[in-house]
Amino acid sequence: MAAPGLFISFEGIDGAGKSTHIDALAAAFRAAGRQVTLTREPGGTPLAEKIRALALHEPMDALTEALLMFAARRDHLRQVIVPALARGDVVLCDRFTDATFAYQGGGRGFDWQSLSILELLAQDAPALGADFVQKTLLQPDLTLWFDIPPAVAAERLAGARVPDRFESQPVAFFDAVRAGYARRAQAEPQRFARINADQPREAVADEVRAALDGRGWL
Ligand SMILES: Nc1ncnc2c1ncn2[C@@H]1O[C@H](COP(=O)(O)OP(=O)(O)O)[C@@H](O)[C@H]1O
Ligand SMILES: Cc1cn([C@H]2C[C@H](O)[C@@H](COP(=O)(O)OP(=O)(O)O)O2)c(=O)[nH]c1=O
Repeated sequence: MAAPGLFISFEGIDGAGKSTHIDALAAAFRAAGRQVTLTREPGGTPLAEKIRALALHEPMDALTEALLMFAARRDHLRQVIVPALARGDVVLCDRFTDATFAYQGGGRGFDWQSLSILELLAQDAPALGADFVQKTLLQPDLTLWFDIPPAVAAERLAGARVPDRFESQPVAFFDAVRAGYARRAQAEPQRFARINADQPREAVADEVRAALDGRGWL
């Protein structure tokens, strides 16, 4: 029988260094004989990638931003995440719903309760397809939260790439995003593994591996 699907998300403020570790984890799962679906939010489908381009570059208010994030997520769930989990894949997702709570909730100050309602709507079960038989919200089995002081992340990003609408925000915005992640982690401590991202790459990689080792998936 195929192994059950596994859903792992990667979170943290911009410049925390999460992208650096996703490929390594994908390689480790493939070496263990698992089929890996590597994807990201906002994005992961042709439609959601178009929404991503809008959300990252066009001016808009916090509600529009939140609605776009959930619209992209719904398409991504329907087209990619739910089918991949049904096949038994390991789904490695660069950001998921926690990012909306952290950025639109924490960073932009959008109401947390309203985001919960949008989260439910975006996962409206019957329309997600026959494979989607969850009675509760689909959440990652594990969320690796790359936590880092915003000033350190900003230093890493300086000069590394042209900043988008989020990356160009001041440190105070990322303090609020970081607090949003902390709130999510506190609410679901079993799902979250906090990784101290303010360390050399090798030390961060060791913490990522330790978070996985404890769960017996590799
Ligand atoms: N542990 C680390 N120490 C120093 N620089 C790092 C570390 N991890 C990543 N970086 C660098 O910081 C920048 C942001 O990393 P990236 O993985 O793109 O972050 P994210 O995907 O979280 O926004 C990149 O230039 C990357 O090479
Ligand atoms: C998924 C998601 C991302 N975002 C933001 C966070 C990031 O600044 C941006 C894109 O994330 P990311 O892919 O990490 O950016 P990059 O490839 O430049 O490292 O979108 C939200 O504000 N809300 C969300 O729900």
